[in-house]
Amino acid sequence: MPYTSLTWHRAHDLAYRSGHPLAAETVPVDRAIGRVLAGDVTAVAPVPPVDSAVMDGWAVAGPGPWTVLEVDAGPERSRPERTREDAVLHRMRWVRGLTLADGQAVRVRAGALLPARTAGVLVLDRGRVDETGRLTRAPHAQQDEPAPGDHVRRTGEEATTGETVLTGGTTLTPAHVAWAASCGLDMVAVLRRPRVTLVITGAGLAAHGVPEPGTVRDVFGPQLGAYVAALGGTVIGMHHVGLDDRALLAQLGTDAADERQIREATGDVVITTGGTGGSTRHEVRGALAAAGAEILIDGVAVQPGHPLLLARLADGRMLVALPGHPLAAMTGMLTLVAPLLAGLAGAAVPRPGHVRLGADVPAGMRTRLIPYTLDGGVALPSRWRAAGMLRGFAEADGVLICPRDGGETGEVLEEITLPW
Ligand SMILES: Nc1nc2c(c(=O)[nH]1)N[C@H]1C(S)=C(S)[C@@H](COP(=O)(O)OP(=O)(O)OC[C@H]3O[C@@H](n4cnc5c(N)ncnc54)[C@H](O)[C@@H]3O)O[C@H]1N2
Ligand code: MOO
Repeated sequence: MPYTSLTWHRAHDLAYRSGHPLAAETVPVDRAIGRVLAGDVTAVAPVPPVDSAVMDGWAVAGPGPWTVLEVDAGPERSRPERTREDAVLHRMRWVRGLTLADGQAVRVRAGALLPARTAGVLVLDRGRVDETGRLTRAPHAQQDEPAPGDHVRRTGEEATTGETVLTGGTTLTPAHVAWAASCGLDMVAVLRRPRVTLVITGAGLAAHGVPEPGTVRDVFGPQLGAYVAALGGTVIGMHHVGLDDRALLAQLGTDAADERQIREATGDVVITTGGTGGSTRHEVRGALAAAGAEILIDGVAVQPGHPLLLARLADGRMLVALPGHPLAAMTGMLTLVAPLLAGLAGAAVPRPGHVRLGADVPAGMRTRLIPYTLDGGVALPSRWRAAGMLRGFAEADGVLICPRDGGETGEVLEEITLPW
Protein backbone atom coordinates (compact mmCIF):
# COMPACT_ATOMS: atom_id res chain seq x y z
CA MET A 1 0.00 0.00 0.00
CA PRO A 2 1.38 3.42 -0.86
CA TYR A 3 1.82 6.09 1.77
CA THR A 4 -0.93 8.68 1.49
CA SER A 5 -0.82 12.24 2.77
CA LEU A 6 2.72 11.89 4.07
CA THR A 7 4.20 14.97 5.76
CA TRP A 8 6.54 16.99 3.56
CA HIS A 9 9.58 15.86 5.56
CA ARG A 10 8.70 12.16 5.40
CA ALA A 11 7.93 12.32 1.67
CA HIS A 12 11.21 14.15 1.04
CA ASP A 13 13.13 11.57 3.06
CA LEU A 14 11.44 8.60 1.41
CA ALA A 15 12.18 10.00 -2.07
CA TYR A 16 15.86 10.38 -1.12
CA ARG A 17 16.11 6.84 0.19
CA SER A 18 14.25 5.26 -2.73
CA GLY A 19 16.99 6.19 -5.21
CA HIS A 20 19.94 3.79 -5.15
CA PRO A 21 23.29 5.37 -6.18
CA LEU A 22 24.04 4.78 -9.84
CA ALA A 23 27.19 3.25 -11.34
CA ALA A 24 30.42 5.25 -11.56
CA GLU A 25 32.09 6.61 -14.68
CA THR A 26 35.57 8.08 -15.10
CA VAL A 27 35.75 11.64 -16.43
CA PRO A 28 38.53 14.22 -16.95
CA VAL A 29 38.94 16.39 -13.84
CA ASP A 30 37.98 19.57 -15.67
CA ARG A 31 34.64 17.99 -16.65
CA ALA A 32 33.86 16.81 -13.12
CA ILE A 33 32.57 20.05 -11.55
CA GLY A 34 29.14 19.49 -10.03
CA ARG A 35 29.55 15.69 -10.10
CA VAL A 36 29.65 13.44 -7.04
CA LEU A 37 32.87 11.53 -6.33
CA ALA A 38 32.33 7.77 -6.44
CA GLY A 39 35.09 7.06 -3.91
CA ASP A 40 38.03 8.58 -2.06
CA VAL A 41 40.71 10.22 -4.19
CA THR A 42 44.38 9.83 -3.25
CA ALA A 43 47.34 11.98 -4.29
CA VAL A 44 49.43 10.35 -7.02
CA ALA A 45 52.52 12.42 -6.03
CA PRO A 46 53.53 14.60 -3.09
CA VAL A 47 52.04 18.11 -3.11
CA PRO A 48 54.04 20.11 -3.94
CA PRO A 49 56.10 17.58 -5.87
CA VAL A 50 59.38 19.51 -5.41
CA ASP A 51 60.89 22.10 -3.05
CA SER A 52 60.19 25.57 -4.44
CA ALA A 53 60.79 29.21 -3.54
CA VAL A 54 57.98 31.23 -1.96
CA MET A 55 59.71 34.60 -2.52
CA ASP A 56 61.99 36.10 -5.17
CA GLY A 57 65.61 36.06 -3.97
CA TRP A 58 68.52 33.60 -3.74
CA ALA A 59 68.55 29.94 -2.74
CA VAL A 60 71.53 29.67 -0.41
CA ALA A 61 73.53 26.95 1.38
CA GLY A 62 75.87 27.57 4.34
CA PRO A 63 76.23 30.72 6.44
CA GLY A 64 77.34 33.21 3.75
CA PRO A 65 78.66 35.22 2.10
CA TRP A 66 77.84 33.25 -1.03
CA THR A 67 79.05 32.96 -4.59
CA VAL A 68 76.11 33.35 -7.00
CA LEU A 69 76.24 30.56 -9.59
CA GLU A 70 75.18 31.44 -13.12
CA VAL A 71 73.79 29.11 -15.75
CA ASP A 72 75.78 29.04 -18.99
CA ALA A 73 73.86 30.45 -21.91
CA GLY A 74 73.05 27.00 -23.28
CA PRO A 75 73.41 25.42 -26.71
CA GLU A 76 70.40 27.22 -28.18
CA ARG A 77 71.85 30.63 -27.47
CA SER A 78 73.07 31.19 -30.99
CA ARG A 79 69.70 30.26 -32.49
CA PRO A 80 67.92 33.43 -33.55
CA GLU A 81 64.47 31.94 -32.83
CA ARG A 82 65.35 31.14 -29.19
CA THR A 83 62.52 32.48 -27.03
CA ARG A 84 62.40 33.62 -23.42
CA GLU A 85 60.60 30.40 -22.67
CA ASP A 86 63.53 28.39 -24.13
CA ALA A 87 65.85 30.28 -21.80
CA VAL A 88 63.63 29.63 -18.77
CA LEU A 89 63.42 25.91 -19.58
CA HIS A 90 67.17 25.72 -20.09
CA ARG A 91 67.72 27.34 -16.69
CA MET A 92 65.17 25.01 -15.04
CA ARG A 93 67.02 21.96 -16.36
CA TRP A 94 70.26 23.38 -15.00
CA VAL A 95 68.76 23.97 -11.53
CA ARG A 96 67.27 20.46 -11.54
CA GLY A 97 70.75 18.95 -11.82
CA LEU A 98 72.38 21.31 -9.33
CA THR A 99 73.45 20.60 -5.72
CA LEU A 100 74.53 23.66 -3.75
CA ALA A 101 77.74 23.48 -1.72
CA ASP A 102 78.07 25.65 1.40
CA GLY A 103 78.87 29.19 0.29
CA GLN A 104 76.94 28.91 -3.00
CA ALA A 105 73.71 30.66 -4.05
CA VAL A 106 71.38 30.73 -7.08
CA ARG A 107 68.99 33.50 -8.06
CA VAL A 108 65.35 32.24 -7.89
CA ARG A 109 61.90 33.60 -8.52
CA ALA A 110 58.75 32.94 -6.50
CA GLY A 111 57.44 29.47 -7.35
CA ALA A 112 60.73 28.33 -8.91
CA LEU A 113 62.32 24.95 -8.34
CA LEU A 114 65.14 25.04 -5.74
CA PRO A 115 68.48 23.26 -6.17
CA ALA A 116 69.34 20.34 -3.86
CA ARG A 117 70.78 21.31 -0.43
CA THR A 118 69.04 24.72 -0.41
CA ALA A 119 68.93 25.80 3.25
CA GLY A 120 66.60 28.77 2.74
CA VAL A 121 65.82 31.71 0.45
CA LEU A 122 67.37 35.11 1.11
CA VAL A 123 64.74 37.60 -0.02
CA LEU A 124 65.76 39.91 -2.89
CA ASP A 125 65.77 43.24 -1.04
CA ARG A 126 67.65 41.70 1.92
CA GLY A 127 70.77 40.79 -0.08
CA ARG A 128 73.38 42.57 -2.20
CA VAL A 129 75.48 41.15 -5.05
CA ASP A 130 78.74 42.90 -5.89
CA GLU A 131 80.33 43.03 -9.33
CA THR A 132 82.31 39.81 -8.61
CA GLY A 133 79.08 37.86 -8.05
CA ARG A 134 79.46 37.76 -4.24
CA LEU A 135 76.20 37.80 -2.31
CA THR A 136 76.07 39.31 1.20
CA ARG A 137 73.18 40.26 3.48
CA ALA A 138 71.90 43.84 3.20
CA PRO A 139 72.67 46.08 6.22
CA HIS A 140 69.04 45.91 7.41
CA ALA A 141 68.91 42.06 7.24
CA GLN A 142 69.34 39.86 10.32
CA GLN A 143 72.79 38.31 10.62
CA ASP A 144 71.43 34.75 10.61
CA GLU A 145 68.86 35.02 7.83
CA PRO A 146 67.58 33.11 6.03
CA ALA A 147 66.80 30.67 8.86
CA PRO A 148 66.61 27.01 7.72
CA GLY A 149 63.53 26.55 5.56
CA ASP A 150 62.80 30.29 5.26
CA HIS A 151 60.61 31.05 2.20
CA VAL A 152 60.78 27.44 1.03
CA ARG A 153 57.68 25.46 0.10
CA ARG A 154 58.71 21.93 1.00
CA THR A 155 57.93 18.77 -1.00
CA GLY A 156 54.79 17.06 0.34
CA GLU A 157 53.92 19.78 2.85
CA GLU A 158 50.27 19.78 1.66
CA ALA A 159 49.87 16.07 0.93
CA THR A 160 51.98 12.94 0.67
CA THR A 161 51.71 10.27 -2.04
CA GLY A 162 48.72 8.01 -1.41
CA GLU A 163 47.11 10.34 1.12
CA THR A 164 43.31 10.77 0.80
CA VAL A 165 42.82 14.26 -0.54
CA LEU A 166 39.07 14.19 -1.39
CA THR A 167 36.44 11.92 0.12
CA GLY A 168 33.84 9.90 -1.79
CA GLY A 169 30.38 11.48 -1.88
CA THR A 170 31.79 15.03 -2.26
CA THR A 171 30.01 17.15 -4.87
CA LEU A 172 32.94 18.66 -6.74
CA THR A 173 33.34 22.44 -6.83
CA PRO A 174 35.83 24.37 -9.01
CA ALA A 175 38.12 24.51 -5.93
CA HIS A 176 37.99 20.70 -5.50
CA VAL A 177 38.87 20.21 -9.15
CA ALA A 178 41.84 22.61 -8.90
CA TRP A 179 43.04 20.71 -5.81
CA ALA A 180 42.67 17.35 -7.59
CA ALA A 181 44.70 18.71 -10.51
CA SER A 182 47.45 19.87 -8.16
CA CYS A 183 47.49 16.34 -6.68
CA GLY A 184 48.42 15.10 -10.15
CA LEU A 185 45.05 13.66 -11.15
CA ASP A 186 43.84 13.66 -14.75
CA MET A 187 40.68 11.60 -14.32
CA VAL A 188 38.27 11.04 -11.41
CA ALA A 189 35.53 8.46 -10.87
CA VAL A 190 32.16 10.13 -10.40
CA LEU A 191 28.67 8.71 -10.12
CA ARG A 192 26.67 8.74 -13.29
CA ARG A 193 24.14 11.55 -13.51
CA PRO A 194 20.53 10.31 -13.27
CA ARG A 195 18.95 10.24 -16.74
CA VAL A 196 15.48 11.67 -16.81
CA THR A 197 12.61 11.36 -19.30
CA LEU A 198 9.96 14.09 -19.18
CA VAL A 199 6.37 13.34 -20.13
CA ILE A 200 4.13 16.40 -20.31
CA THR A 201 0.48 15.38 -20.46
CA GLY A 202 -2.65 17.42 -21.08
CA ALA A 203 -5.05 18.73 -23.68
CA GLY A 204 -4.89 22.04 -25.48
CA LEU A 205 -1.34 22.94 -24.50
CA ALA A 206 -0.04 25.72 -26.72
CA ALA A 207 3.67 25.87 -27.48
CA HIS A 208 3.68 29.52 -28.68
CA GLY A 209 2.04 32.87 -28.12
CA VAL A 210 -1.04 33.81 -26.15
CA PRO A 211 -3.31 30.74 -25.88
CA GLU A 212 -6.85 30.75 -27.23
CA PRO A 213 -9.50 30.80 -24.49
CA GLY A 214 -9.77 27.26 -23.16
CA THR A 215 -6.20 26.29 -24.02
CA VAL A 216 -3.10 26.99 -21.93
CA ARG A 217 0.45 27.93 -22.77
CA ASP A 218 2.72 25.00 -21.86
CA VAL A 219 4.92 26.19 -19.00
CA PHE A 220 6.68 22.88 -18.36
CA GLY A 221 8.29 22.33 -21.76
CA PRO A 222 10.43 25.49 -21.56
CA GLN A 223 11.83 24.92 -18.09
CA LEU A 224 11.63 21.38 -16.75
CA GLY A 225 14.82 20.32 -18.54
CA ALA A 226 16.82 23.16 -17.01
CA TYR A 227 15.20 22.54 -13.63
CA VAL A 228 16.23 18.85 -13.78
CA ALA A 229 19.77 19.87 -14.81
CA ALA A 230 19.99 22.30 -11.88
CA LEU A 231 19.08 19.38 -9.62
CA GLY A 232 21.88 17.22 -11.07
CA GLY A 233 19.96 15.17 -13.67
CA THR A 234 20.28 14.92 -17.45
CA VAL A 235 17.16 14.99 -19.60
CA ILE A 236 17.32 12.29 -22.26
CA GLY A 237 13.89 12.85 -23.76
CA MET A 238 10.82 15.04 -23.54
CA HIS A 239 7.41 13.91 -24.77
CA HIS A 240 4.06 15.63 -25.02
CA VAL A 241 1.21 13.19 -24.49
CA GLY A 242 -2.42 14.10 -25.18
CA LEU A 243 -5.28 13.22 -22.83
CA ASP A 244 -6.37 10.14 -24.78
CA ASP A 245 -2.87 8.73 -24.65
CA ARG A 246 -2.17 9.09 -20.95
CA ALA A 247 -2.46 5.33 -20.73
CA LEU A 248 0.64 5.24 -22.93
CA LEU A 249 2.70 6.30 -19.94
CA ALA A 250 2.76 2.63 -19.08
CA GLN A 251 4.61 1.85 -22.29
CA LEU A 252 7.45 4.32 -21.81
CA GLY A 253 10.15 1.86 -21.08
CA THR A 254 10.13 -1.85 -20.67
CA ASP A 255 8.65 -3.06 -23.96
CA ALA A 256 11.09 -1.06 -26.04
CA ALA A 257 10.51 -1.83 -29.71
CA ASP A 258 12.64 0.77 -31.44
CA GLU A 259 15.79 2.76 -30.83
CA ARG A 260 14.04 5.69 -29.27
CA GLN A 261 12.22 3.55 -26.78
CA ILE A 262 15.42 1.69 -25.95
CA ARG A 263 17.08 5.05 -25.16
CA GLU A 264 14.18 5.92 -22.90
CA ALA A 265 14.28 2.52 -21.27
CA THR A 266 17.86 3.09 -20.18
CA GLY A 267 16.85 6.16 -18.19
CA ASP A 268 16.62 6.21 -14.42
CA VAL A 269 13.68 8.52 -13.74
CA VAL A 270 10.45 9.47 -15.49
CA ILE A 271 8.75 12.74 -14.55
CA THR A 272 5.18 13.27 -15.69
CA THR A 273 3.04 16.39 -15.37
CA GLY A 274 -0.75 16.54 -15.10
CA GLY A 275 -3.48 14.00 -14.60
CA THR A 276 -2.96 13.47 -10.89
CA GLY A 277 -5.93 15.16 -9.19
CA GLY A 278 -9.71 15.46 -9.27
CA SER A 279 -11.49 14.14 -12.35
CA THR A 280 -8.27 12.90 -13.93
CA ARG A 281 -6.90 11.19 -10.86
CA HIS A 282 -7.30 7.70 -12.30
CA GLU A 283 -5.40 8.41 -15.48
CA VAL A 284 -1.80 8.35 -14.34
CA ARG A 285 -2.58 5.89 -11.56
CA GLY A 286 -4.36 3.62 -14.04
CA ALA A 287 -1.38 3.71 -16.41
CA LEU A 288 0.95 2.89 -13.52
CA ALA A 289 -1.21 0.01 -12.35
CA ALA A 290 -1.36 -1.38 -15.90
CA ALA A 291 2.43 -1.23 -16.08
CA GLY A 292 2.85 -3.14 -12.82
CA ALA A 293 4.41 -0.15 -11.06
CA GLU A 294 4.63 0.02 -7.29
CA ILE A 295 3.24 3.29 -5.98
CA LEU A 296 5.34 4.41 -2.99
CA ILE A 297 3.74 7.78 -2.27
CA ASP A 298 0.22 8.81 -3.25
CA GLY A 299 -0.33 12.33 -1.95
CA VAL A 300 1.76 14.61 0.27
CA ALA A 301 0.17 16.77 2.98
CA VAL A 302 1.26 20.06 1.46
CA GLN A 303 -0.34 22.81 -0.50
CA PRO A 304 0.19 23.33 -3.35
CA GLY A 305 1.31 19.95 -4.63
CA HIS A 306 -0.97 17.61 -2.71
CA PRO A 307 -1.62 15.00 -5.45
CA LEU A 308 2.08 14.12 -5.95
CA LEU A 309 2.99 10.52 -6.75
CA LEU A 310 6.23 8.57 -6.39
CA ALA A 311 6.36 5.12 -8.00
CA ARG A 312 8.88 2.42 -8.87
CA LEU A 313 8.33 1.02 -12.35
CA ALA A 314 8.55 -2.71 -13.00
CA ASP A 315 12.00 -2.26 -14.61
CA GLY A 316 13.36 -0.44 -11.54
CA ARG A 317 13.12 3.13 -12.84
CA MET A 318 11.54 5.71 -10.57
CA LEU A 319 8.58 7.84 -11.61
CA VAL A 320 7.42 11.13 -10.12
CA ALA A 321 4.00 12.36 -11.21
CA LEU A 322 3.66 16.13 -10.76
CA PRO A 323 0.27 17.86 -10.69
CA GLY A 324 -0.74 19.99 -13.65
CA HIS A 325 -1.09 23.25 -11.73
CA PRO A 326 2.16 25.08 -12.44
CA LEU A 327 3.20 26.10 -8.90
CA ALA A 328 2.14 22.71 -7.55
CA ALA A 329 4.48 21.08 -10.08
CA MET A 330 7.35 23.48 -9.36
CA THR A 331 7.20 22.89 -5.61
CA GLY A 332 6.65 19.17 -6.26
CA MET A 333 10.09 19.16 -7.92
CA LEU A 334 11.56 20.33 -4.60
CA THR A 335 9.50 17.86 -2.57
CA LEU A 336 10.23 14.67 -4.52
CA VAL A 337 12.53 15.17 -7.52
CA ALA A 338 15.35 17.05 -5.72
CA PRO A 339 15.83 14.36 -3.04
CA LEU A 340 15.28 11.50 -5.51
CA LEU A 341 17.98 12.79 -7.90
CA ALA A 342 20.33 13.51 -4.97
CA GLY A 343 19.88 9.93 -3.74
CA LEU A 344 20.50 8.48 -7.20
CA ALA A 345 23.55 10.70 -7.72
CA GLY A 346 25.05 9.64 -4.39
CA ALA A 347 24.92 13.25 -3.11
CA ALA A 348 24.00 14.32 0.42
CA VAL A 349 20.31 14.76 1.19
CA PRO A 350 19.34 18.39 0.36
CA ARG A 351 18.44 19.73 3.82
CA PRO A 352 16.12 22.73 4.29
CA GLY A 353 17.70 25.97 5.51
CA HIS A 354 16.15 28.50 7.90
CA VAL A 355 14.91 32.05 7.46
CA ARG A 356 13.17 34.65 9.67
CA LEU A 357 9.67 35.69 8.64
CA GLY A 358 9.20 39.36 7.77
CA ALA A 359 5.39 39.12 7.76
CA ASP A 360 2.67 36.96 9.32
CA VAL A 361 1.36 33.88 7.50
CA PRO A 362 -2.18 32.86 8.54
CA ALA A 363 -2.99 29.24 9.46
CA GLY A 364 -4.11 26.95 6.62
CA MET A 365 -5.41 23.44 6.03
CA ARG A 366 -1.97 21.85 5.54
CA THR A 367 1.73 22.65 5.49
CA ARG A 368 2.22 25.29 2.82
CA LEU A 369 5.09 25.72 0.37
CA ILE A 370 5.20 29.49 -0.17
CA PRO A 371 7.59 31.31 -2.50
CA TYR A 372 9.33 34.17 -0.68
CA THR A 373 11.69 37.02 -1.44
CA LEU A 374 14.43 38.20 0.92
CA ASP A 375 14.18 41.80 2.06
CA GLY A 376 16.83 43.05 4.46
CA GLY A 377 17.52 39.49 5.62
CA VAL A 378 13.89 38.54 6.35
CA ALA A 379 11.50 36.48 4.21
CA LEU A 380 8.47 38.14 2.65
CA PRO A 381 5.92 35.51 1.58
CA SER A 382 4.67 36.08 -1.97
CA ARG A 383 1.10 37.17 -2.67
CA TRP A 384 1.21 34.97 -5.75
CA ARG A 385 1.25 31.58 -4.12
CA ALA A 386 -1.87 29.78 -5.35
CA ALA A 387 -1.37 26.44 -7.16
CA GLY A 388 -1.89 27.89 -10.65
CA MET A 389 0.42 30.91 -10.25
CA LEU A 390 4.01 31.28 -11.38
CA ARG A 391 4.73 34.94 -10.61
CA GLY A 392 5.71 34.34 -6.98
CA PHE A 393 8.00 31.45 -7.89
CA ALA A 394 9.64 33.46 -10.69
CA GLU A 395 10.54 36.25 -8.26
CA ALA A 396 11.42 33.97 -5.34
CA ASP A 397 14.68 33.58 -3.47
CA GLY A 398 13.34 30.39 -1.94
CA VAL A 399 10.27 28.51 -0.78
CA LEU A 400 9.06 28.57 2.84
CA ILE A 401 7.92 25.35 4.50
CA CYS A 402 5.16 26.95 6.54
CA PRO A 403 3.39 24.75 9.12
CA ARG A 404 -0.39 24.41 9.12
CA ASP A 405 -0.63 26.80 12.09
CA GLY A 406 1.01 29.57 10.08
CA GLY A 407 3.84 31.79 11.34
CA GLU A 408 4.32 35.17 12.98
CA THR A 409 6.66 37.98 12.03
CA GLY A 410 10.08 37.29 13.55
CA GLU A 411 9.56 33.52 13.74
CA VAL A 412 12.19 31.31 12.08
CA LEU A 413 10.82 28.86 9.49
CA GLU A 414 12.41 26.16 7.37
CA GLU A 415 12.97 27.04 3.73
CA ILE A 416 14.31 25.52 0.53
CA THR A 417 16.73 27.61 -1.48
CA LEU A 418 16.07 27.38 -5.21
CA PRO A 419 18.68 25.48 -7.20
CA TRP A 420 19.44 28.39 -9.59
N1 LIG B 1 -12.45 17.40 -7.20
C1 LIG B 1 -11.14 17.57 -7.00
N2 LIG B 1 -10.48 18.29 -7.89
C2 LIG B 1 -9.17 18.50 -7.75
C3 LIG B 1 -8.50 17.96 -6.64
C4 LIG B 1 -9.21 17.19 -5.72
O1 LIG B 1 -8.66 16.66 -4.74
N3 LIG B 1 -10.54 17.00 -5.97
N4 LIG B 1 -7.16 18.25 -6.48
C5 LIG B 1 -6.74 19.51 -7.03
C6 LIG B 1 -5.36 19.72 -6.89
S1 LIG B 1 -4.80 20.00 -5.34
C7 LIG B 1 -4.52 19.80 -7.97
S2 LIG B 1 -2.89 20.26 -7.75
C8 LIG B 1 -4.98 19.56 -9.31
C9 LIG B 1 -4.06 18.60 -10.03
O2 LIG B 1 -4.41 18.63 -11.35
P1 LIG B 1 -3.93 17.51 -12.38
O3 LIG B 1 -2.61 16.96 -11.98
O4 LIG B 1 -5.01 16.54 -12.56
O5 LIG B 1 -3.66 18.39 -13.63
P2 LIG B 1 -4.45 18.56 -15.01
O6 LIG B 1 -5.90 18.34 -14.85
O7 LIG B 1 -3.74 17.79 -16.01
O8 LIG B 1 -4.17 20.09 -15.18
C10 LIG B 1 -4.72 21.03 -14.33
C11 LIG B 1 -4.47 22.39 -14.89
O9 LIG B 1 -3.09 22.68 -14.80
C12 LIG B 1 -2.71 23.47 -15.89
N5 LIG B 1 -1.67 22.78 -16.65
C13 LIG B 1 -1.54 21.46 -16.87
N6 LIG B 1 -0.47 21.22 -17.63
C14 LIG B 1 0.07 22.42 -17.93
C15 LIG B 1 1.18 22.82 -18.71
N7 LIG B 1 1.99 21.94 -19.34
N8 LIG B 1 1.42 24.15 -18.78
C16 LIG B 1 0.65 25.04 -18.15
N9 LIG B 1 -0.42 24.70 -17.40
C17 LIG B 1 -0.70 23.41 -17.30
C18 LIG B 1 -3.94 23.69 -16.73
O10 LIG B 1 -4.54 24.90 -16.36
C19 LIG B 1 -4.80 22.54 -16.35
O11 LIG B 1 -6.16 22.82 -16.55
O12 LIG B 1 -6.25 19.00 -9.32
C20 LIG B 1 -7.18 19.70 -8.47
N10 LIG B 1 -8.48 19.22 -8.68
O1 MOO C 1 -2.20 20.57 -4.33
MO1 MOO C 1 -3.05 21.41 -5.45
O2 MOO C 1 -1.51 21.91 -5.86
O3 MOO C 1 -3.41 22.57 -4.16
O4 MOO C 1 -3.65 22.70 -6.25
